[in-house]
Amino acid sequence: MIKVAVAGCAGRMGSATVRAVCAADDMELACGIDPHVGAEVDFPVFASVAEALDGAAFDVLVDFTQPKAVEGNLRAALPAGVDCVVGTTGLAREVLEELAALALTGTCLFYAPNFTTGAVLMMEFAKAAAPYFPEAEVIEFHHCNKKDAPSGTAVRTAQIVAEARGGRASEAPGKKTEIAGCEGARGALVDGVPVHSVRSMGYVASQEVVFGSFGQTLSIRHDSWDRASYMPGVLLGIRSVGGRSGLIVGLENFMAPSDAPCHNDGASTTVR
Ligand SMILES: NC(=O)C1=CN([C@@H]2O[C@H](COP(=O)(O)OP(=O)(O)OC[C@H]3O[C@@H](n4cnc5c(N)ncnc54)[C@H](OP(=O)(O)O)[C@@H]3O)[C@@H](O)[C@H]2O)C=CC1
Ligand SMILES: O=C(O)C1=N[C@H](C(=O)O)C[C@H](O)C1
Repeated sequence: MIKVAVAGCAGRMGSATVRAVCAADDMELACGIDPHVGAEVDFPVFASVAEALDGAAFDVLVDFTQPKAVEGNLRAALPAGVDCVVGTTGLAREVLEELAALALTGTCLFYAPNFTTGAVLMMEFAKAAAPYFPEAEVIEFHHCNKKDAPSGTAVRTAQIVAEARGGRASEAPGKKTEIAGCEGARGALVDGVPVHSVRSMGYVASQEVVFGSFGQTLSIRHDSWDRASYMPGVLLGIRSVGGRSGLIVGLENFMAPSDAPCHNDGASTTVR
């Protein structure tokens, strides 16, 4: 049995992870970590990772907290030899590398900006298309409670597109076309790729990558309609980190076609 602690267990993603871990027959929920959970749950909850390390035993820490909290959580867990599966977005690559260097030998820091198979494939398809189009933009759509913009998925997509273009800047009109008082209209530039962030009620998470060339556009779009979409990837991450060490970025490192969830059996977080 893999013993799992879930940081952010009272949040949208953390509570879905708690349900998925409890439903998995090879995992045991050791505890949750969240500063504001009271007696309403039937598992041990600690206010911080440091307290959890003192009060419970676990092999893997899953973190779905906030950009401001995740770094401190990892600084406590990695030197203690706890493998970490991180979905919290907003950490720069250099910070992830610095944190991975703190890990006890044989310990893994796995960060996935997106745990859905569809979003990983969207990024792969965008990578394949990028060299063939002079222009590329990313438009992401999220629920209005999201604390970071642009999304981690959008940042990663822009980086992948830029790398695949060999650093060649987009030929689309840039910031100099923005009219006075409307700065930002052409989006934020991530590695030279414009990224536009929409925040609205009604969305979970969607993203479109738009490529332009002479007389044609190519749009690659992914939609998460339910947070159940992330759970097969989160469980795959938990199962995969045990035999690995150091920093691993992206679910594509573990994904295989046989990991696809079976037909929906009506229990949205019951996977495999
Ligand atoms: N990689 C992926 O596939 C996905 C990543 N995400 C990312 O996951 C993160 C969480 O998203 P979401 O669940 O919507 O956010 P929520 O705000 O719903 O949940 C975050 C939870 O973490 C709690 N928290 C804050 N600080 C700490 C801490 N130091 N230790 C433990 N818990 C803490 C919060 O408490 P309080 O509210 O009291 O501060 C809250 O209960 C975001 O960064 C988001 O971008 C989301 C979806 C998919
Ligand atoms: O906050 C969210 O909801 C999501 N966050 C991740 C991101 O920033 O890319 C993954 C997904 O887009 C949902």
